[in-house]
Amino acid sequence: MDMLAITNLQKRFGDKSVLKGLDLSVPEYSVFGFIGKNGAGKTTTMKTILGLLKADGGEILVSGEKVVYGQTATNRHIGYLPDVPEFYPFMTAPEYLSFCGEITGMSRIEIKSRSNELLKLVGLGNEKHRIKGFSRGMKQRLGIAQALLNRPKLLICDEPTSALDPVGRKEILDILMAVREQTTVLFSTHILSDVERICTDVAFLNDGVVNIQGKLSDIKSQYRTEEYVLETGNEEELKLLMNVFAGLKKSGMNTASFRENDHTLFDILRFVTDNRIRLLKIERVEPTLETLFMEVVEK
Ligand SMILES: Nc1ncnc2c1ncn2[C@@H]1O[C@H](COP(=O)(O)OP(=O)(O)OP(=O)(O)O)[C@@H](O)[C@H]1O
Repeated sequence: MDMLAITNLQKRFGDKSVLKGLDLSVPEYSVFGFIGKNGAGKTTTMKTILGLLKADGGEILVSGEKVVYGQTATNRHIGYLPDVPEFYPFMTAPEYLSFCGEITGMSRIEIKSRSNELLKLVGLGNEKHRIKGFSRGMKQRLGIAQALLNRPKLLICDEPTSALDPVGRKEILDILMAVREQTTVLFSTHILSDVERICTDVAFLNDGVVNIQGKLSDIKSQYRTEEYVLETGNEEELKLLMNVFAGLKKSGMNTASFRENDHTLFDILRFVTDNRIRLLKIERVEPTLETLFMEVVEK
């Protein structure tokens, strides 16, 4: 089942059309990377899912229930981490979670056990300081704990790693991976290496629509290039190959790449064998999300 299903979502600000018929299907228990460059409309989409912005057209279903602007019914399924989460700086992390739990009507016993569990999960189990002394990464981690307090079916995080250093980013990504057992995770980002690290599914948002979406592994194999890279024992051996195969493009001292349109793998390997060239490596080039994204954006 899709935890989130968006059909033909449209949103304008004045005469500027930001979402122009966006379709998105987020399968249950996926870690879903919602990719788009700055200003693509990621936050707009998320706020519309939360019923905080009124769409100009289209439909959003969260766990099969229709989102209605200004109503909060579907938000009981959602935990949300905004791009810049705000806290009461004078509180400690457990105090803050207790406060949030009380507002949402959780019992004291439940608040205590869930807070302990979540603070441990996000690495703040032993943190006694007030939030005002927290680093950005610690605030993001506390924000995730808060978003998970009510055991949401869908956790939505708006660019959770953008402002963090590599260590802080890794901590957040590890947490998002870990919570996958409890909830579906949708997070927006423009950091493609983060997506490659943890996502099962992705969608590219560009020019108001989602151009490509699906399982990361399917997308990668669908867009697999017919390009190979090879490495010879030394530069002379590479020269020998390049004299015969004009389509080889040198990429290093003794490395080069070629496309199957120019030369077949079989011809290259036969020449290598016939001429006793030492081949240290030959491999198919895996498309990166970066190259895919550039293709989508440049189309
Ligand atoms: N309340 C608003 N009024 C007018 N324009 C808006 C409003 N909110 C967003 N926009 C415009 O809509 C476009 C999409 O913004 P949005 O914040 O959704 O993008 P984003 O993909 O989240 O970008 P970023 O990565 O920079 O956060 C931008 O051009 C933005 O200026």
